[in-house]
Amino acid sequence: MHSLRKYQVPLQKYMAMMDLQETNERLFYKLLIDHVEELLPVVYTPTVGEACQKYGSIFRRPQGLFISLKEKGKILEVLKNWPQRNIQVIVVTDGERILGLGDLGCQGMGIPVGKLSLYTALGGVRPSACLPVTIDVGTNNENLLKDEFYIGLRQRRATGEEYDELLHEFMSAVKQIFGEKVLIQFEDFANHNAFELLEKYGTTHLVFNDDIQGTASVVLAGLIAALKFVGGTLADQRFLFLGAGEAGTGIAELMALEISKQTNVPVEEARKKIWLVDSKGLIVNSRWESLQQFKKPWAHVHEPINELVDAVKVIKPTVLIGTSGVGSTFTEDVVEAMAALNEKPIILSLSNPTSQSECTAEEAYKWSQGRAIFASGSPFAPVEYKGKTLVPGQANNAYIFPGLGLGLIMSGAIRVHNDMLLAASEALAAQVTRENFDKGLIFPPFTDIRKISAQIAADVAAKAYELGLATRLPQPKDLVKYAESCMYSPTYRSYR
Ligand SMILES: NC(=O)C1=CN([C@@H]2O[C@H](COP(=O)(O)OP(=O)(O)OC[C@H]3O[C@@H](n4cnc5c(N)ncnc54)[C@H](OP(=O)(O)O)[C@@H]3O)[C@@H](O)[C@H]2O)C=CC1
Ligand SMILES: CC(=O)C(=O)O
Ligand SMILES: [Mg+2]
Repeated sequence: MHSLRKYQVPLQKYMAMMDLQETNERLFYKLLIDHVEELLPVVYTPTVGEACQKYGSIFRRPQGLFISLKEKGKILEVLKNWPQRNIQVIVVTDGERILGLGDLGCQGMGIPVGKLSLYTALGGVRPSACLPVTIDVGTNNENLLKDEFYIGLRQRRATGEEYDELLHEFMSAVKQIFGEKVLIQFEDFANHNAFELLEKYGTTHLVFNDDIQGTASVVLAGLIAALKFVGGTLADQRFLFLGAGEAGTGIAELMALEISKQTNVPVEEARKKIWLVDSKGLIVNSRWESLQQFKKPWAHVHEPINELVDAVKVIKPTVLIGTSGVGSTFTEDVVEAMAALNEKPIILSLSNPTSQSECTAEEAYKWSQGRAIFASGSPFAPVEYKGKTLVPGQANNAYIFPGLGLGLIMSGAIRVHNDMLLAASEALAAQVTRENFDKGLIFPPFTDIRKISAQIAADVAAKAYELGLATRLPQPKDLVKYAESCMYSPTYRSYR
């Protein structure tokens, strides 16, 4: 830590950590676990975003498996080249939507690598059981295509049948070589592929889309926790999203499911409390014909509204959620409008990395006179406001996927079910204390994350058993203890 702290530039810390992961994996995990709040922003958002942008020029060694179009027809052989056989989790991207930074082609590899290091550090999955994969089908990023250090295929993205066939070959080969219980986490695909992949493979593989489902579960947890302290129910709230893609509609749908469960109303009815704005304005029924499939459930009957601030004034949300991938879109007038409507406006700026956050913590507090309950996808430092220290939470799917993954693995689950996501949300929300909330937090500190992940894993596993989706029999009596006993710890072995 002493030598790491000497680096002033975050990217240098990132590179030092990546070198350490390569040369002394145990020490890497020991540091990451013991200094999680300090090192998460180094190996994860925001620094991993910069690392992906500059991946070609900082490249040292391949840290995961690249599978390119050129390997079409040979993916099984390529997978066999990976030195480990007992793979339990694969995080796979095609690099088309890396955080809110757009298409970074196969430089997106930083994301599967970073996510899997959190699987180990936060969720206790053995490092050797993790496989980062980047599918290289080209990139539409002109700057990368011209960049002499670009490490991927220099061609525009393959689409249609060619893309589908490559992905299908990959999915089939994974099952053939690693078995049907390997968890495949789709990460940072563009939405025009993400929803289809999830639907297509959701019934044949153990798959999970972190951006759609993990994000949904974490946000729901934050809201359940917040309401525990401010009072009221989810059904009492009105939600407005800026951004109607994977994260936005994913959260909206899980929220509607939970409201429907809590109030016994059909999910179609619950959806009416939730409104989304995309790049063309409020999603309303008059836009139906031109809407992508995943937006259609949100096309409510209403006049079109173009500006977010007008949507806030008309819809009167109690909760405003940013999932647009565009920074500085929660402007002063937007936050002021939220504060005029609500004593405690809940404002979540989920877009990553920090540069894409819809507003900063300081802006949220200043423009709401210190009244906002604020959390963001990438971390912000505490803010002094009129003599009080306000601590913004980090609303990031990193709270959920490591524990969820551990729960699926330890129960031998064969499918991911929405009820497991709801169980994970409840488990996370239950860890938020009054003391956390009084500081401004609607998520527990990351310092406790391994304990939290064990709890999430236990509740997810319990749900898997209840749903008949678990294959590890008999069911362990104490699932929390069992989860803890399954967790990797970076200790040196004694060779005495
Ligand atoms: N905190 C967390 O845990 C997570 C954060 N994220 C972050 O969320 C962001 C979005 O990700 P994702 O949902 O997958 O991306 P998508 O591309 O699927 O969705 C982005 C949405 O934002 C809309 N949008 C873009 N620009 C604007 C604008 N100027 N005004 C209004 N709407 C706009 C798009 O509109 P249109 O459809 O019209 O193009 C689209 O609906 C990223 O920055 C990502 O890092 C994602 C997952 C987890
Ligand atoms: C956190 C995350 O998954 C994202 O920003 O895409
Ligand atoms: Mg993601």
